Amino acid sequence: MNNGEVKNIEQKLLSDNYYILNRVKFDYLMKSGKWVTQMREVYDRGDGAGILLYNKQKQTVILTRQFRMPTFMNDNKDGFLVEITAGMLDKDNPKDCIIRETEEEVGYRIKDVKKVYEAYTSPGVLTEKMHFFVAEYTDDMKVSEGGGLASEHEDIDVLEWPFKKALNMLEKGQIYDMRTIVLLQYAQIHKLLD
Ligand SMILES: Nc1nc2c(ncn2[C@@H]2O[C@H](COP(=O)(O)OP(=O)(O)O[C@H]3O[C@H](CO)[C@@H](O)[C@H](O)[C@@H]3O)[C@@H](O)[C@H]2O)c(=O)[nH]1
Ligand SMILES: [Mg+2]
Repeated sequence: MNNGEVKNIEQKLLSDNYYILNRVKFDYLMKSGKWVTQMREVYDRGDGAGILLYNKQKQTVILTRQFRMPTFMNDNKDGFLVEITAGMLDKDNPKDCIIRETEEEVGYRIKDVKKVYEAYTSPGVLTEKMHFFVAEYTDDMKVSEGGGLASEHEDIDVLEWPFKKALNMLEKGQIYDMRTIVLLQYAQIHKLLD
């Protein structure tokens, strides 16, 4: 079977105002053997990296809380979201990116990180691939308050929560960020804090 073949890809730039939105027209070969013309809007804002920091001895994890306009536009009453520490790669490799973001957003200077997954975050519309990490943190790694870059108007609360509290919220369906659900479940499945 040769379904899934793609040809005649045409891109039209719809916006490069901040990131890049293209309309992509292409011919796609269906299972039935019939060629069809399809159209997708594809948003390219680069790839991302995210991390769950945990401390076995204290039985805690570090999370963030920040305002997310797209969620405010869709049902999230105050627009705030509890999330892992995360950022966009810019020109960094994923590991360097997450080490930099960790210091900027939550104020911990970490060295050893473990990559656990690589996954497309919203494959119907975003090109974004996300690199997921976990790392242990200790109090002596804290070098600043964190909070994000003032120059980018980031305004991030740093949360140090008992792992149990995070899991409890997860079980009650009160964690609304997919990346955070993924890493809390990873920590649970792999018994990172046992
Ligand atoms: N002016 C302007 N600035 C923007 C825009 N979009 C983002 N920014 C700036 O770019 C910064 C991005 O900060 P990062 O920490 O690098 O990214 P992030 O938003 O936390 O990204 C993480 O979460 C996303 C999920 O919402 C993920 O998509 C991404 O991969 C990563 O995990 C924002 O704080 C903001 O200053 C925009 O449309 N206009
Ligand atoms: Mg961020």
